[in-house]
Amino acid sequence: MAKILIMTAVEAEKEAVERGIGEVENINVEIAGVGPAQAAARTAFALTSDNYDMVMSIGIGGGFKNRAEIGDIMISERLVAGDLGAESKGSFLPIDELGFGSNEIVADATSAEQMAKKLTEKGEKVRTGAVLTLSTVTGTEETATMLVQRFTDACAEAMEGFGVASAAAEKDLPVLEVRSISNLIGPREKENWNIKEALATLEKAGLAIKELFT
Ligand SMILES: O=C(O)c1cccc(C(=O)CC[C@H]2O[C@@H](n3cnc4c(=O)[nH]cnc43)[C@H](O)[C@@H]2O)c1
Repeated sequence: MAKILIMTAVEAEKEAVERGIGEVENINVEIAGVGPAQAAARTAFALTSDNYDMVMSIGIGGGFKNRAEIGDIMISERLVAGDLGAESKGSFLPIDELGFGSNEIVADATSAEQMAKKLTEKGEKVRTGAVLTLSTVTGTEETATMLVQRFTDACAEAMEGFGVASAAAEKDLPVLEVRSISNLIGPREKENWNIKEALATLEKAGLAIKELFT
């Protein structure tokens, strides 16, 4: 059986995923903290404690308007560092173009397909595409519009995926990001975030993982 490390940003997400997974021996859920730097550091540390076969970044996330709705579940095709690069005369140069590596890590296609199929069978509304990792939660329509123009396949944003994936990539491990949509991206209106529904969806993602990987 594959040994899987799941990283969530906060305790509430960890508990939701664990409620779905239940008691199993081959899957560990650990706290990554908020943001890509802490997520990368904690994932790298967690990977030293066991011989893992796969890493997942799971949690709630924001959905881009007209591409996702609150309650949807996003399965990543690629994990993208959305703001890693340089501004240049009104344009954005990702680090790829600067020659310093890559701003994307491709998700494990097999597990992405399996998860999408399983969750769809369970009646969840599944979307696939790029999940952006940002250090700053988008808070204006202007930034949201700029991001969907820059990343035409982006459906969701969160703050940890690329960090988790960067640590996994150091060990050549496959990675997948799963985000349940708690809010739409744009002007910050925390009162409109449906965290309860998003955590309930994360529990279903946990159950799907248990059914697929144990
Ligand atoms: O307040 C709570 O009860 C609560 C429960 C679970 C999670 C939270 C968080 O605030 C988690 C922060 C986490 O969420 C991701 N996230 C969610 N929406 C967005 C977004 O629009 N843009 C970027 N990130 C988002 C992110 O990964 C944070 O780490 C609160």
